[in-house]
Amino acid sequence: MTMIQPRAHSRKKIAGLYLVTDRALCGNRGLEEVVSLAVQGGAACVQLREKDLPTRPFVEEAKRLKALLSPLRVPLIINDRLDVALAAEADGVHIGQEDMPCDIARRLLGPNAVIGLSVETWEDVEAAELMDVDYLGVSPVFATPTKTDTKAPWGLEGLTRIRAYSSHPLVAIGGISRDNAADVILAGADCAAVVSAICAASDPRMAAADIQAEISWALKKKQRNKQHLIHP
Ligand SMILES: Cc1ncc(COP(=O)(O)OP(=O)(O)O)c(N)n1
Ligand SMILES: Cc1ncsc1CCOP(=O)(O)O
Ligand SMILES: [Mg+2]
Repeated sequence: MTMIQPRAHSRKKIAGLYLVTDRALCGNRGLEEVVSLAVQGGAACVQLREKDLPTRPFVEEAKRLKALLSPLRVPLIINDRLDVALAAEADGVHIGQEDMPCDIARRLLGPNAVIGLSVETWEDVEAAELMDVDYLGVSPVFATPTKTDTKAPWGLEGLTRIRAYSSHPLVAIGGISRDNAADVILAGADCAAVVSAICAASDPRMAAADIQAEISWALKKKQRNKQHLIHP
């Protein structure tokens, strides 16, 4: 008889709407207020992405966000910086292809940390198959002015091709708004990561709620389609 082994870790699951911060786009409202409004609107995960902040204020910001998000059971992921993730006791780290290798990140952060990895090429997708990561950041799905140092966008076709091959959960990122959030979920993403459509919105709570509604609708539609395939 085959015994199903319980998972040896208790990592938080990444699904739904994923906010990635951009301090400059938050403007006068400030980053913490935008994060708080986005979570009220339905963001289920937050990544602190700071490209210009020195280490000390980065750690302080991460600790403030951790204090804000922990009671709400919303995971905090730190972009790029393992040291900041450790210092702030964040839930995990998002790693790019030029960042810390995933196996070293796993060794340093431990089995319960969430580790996300960007995939920009098909070779990245294939190599990720053997890695102990919690999701792939499909980067970028659409071209975006928020990050211009990217490789060619995957498009919805690329996302679908990755879904058919990869065993990892997929987080779509790049150019996602309420207008295309359902499309990326239906094309194969489990989760949609959004920067400007929330951070630069005049009403970040409403913007998050609108995108979340699209994601929920598409996830339910996908579930119904799957059930229909099992019980036609
Ligand atoms: C969820 C998610 N996916 C992809 C990225 C991009 O990470 P990376 O390629 O390392 O680029 P930078 O964000 O560091 O500029 C991400 N941050 N989050
Ligand atoms: C961080 C990142 N990684 C790939 S695209 C991107 C930026 C996405 O920003 P936006 O949601 O404003 O298009
Ligand atoms: Mg990076």
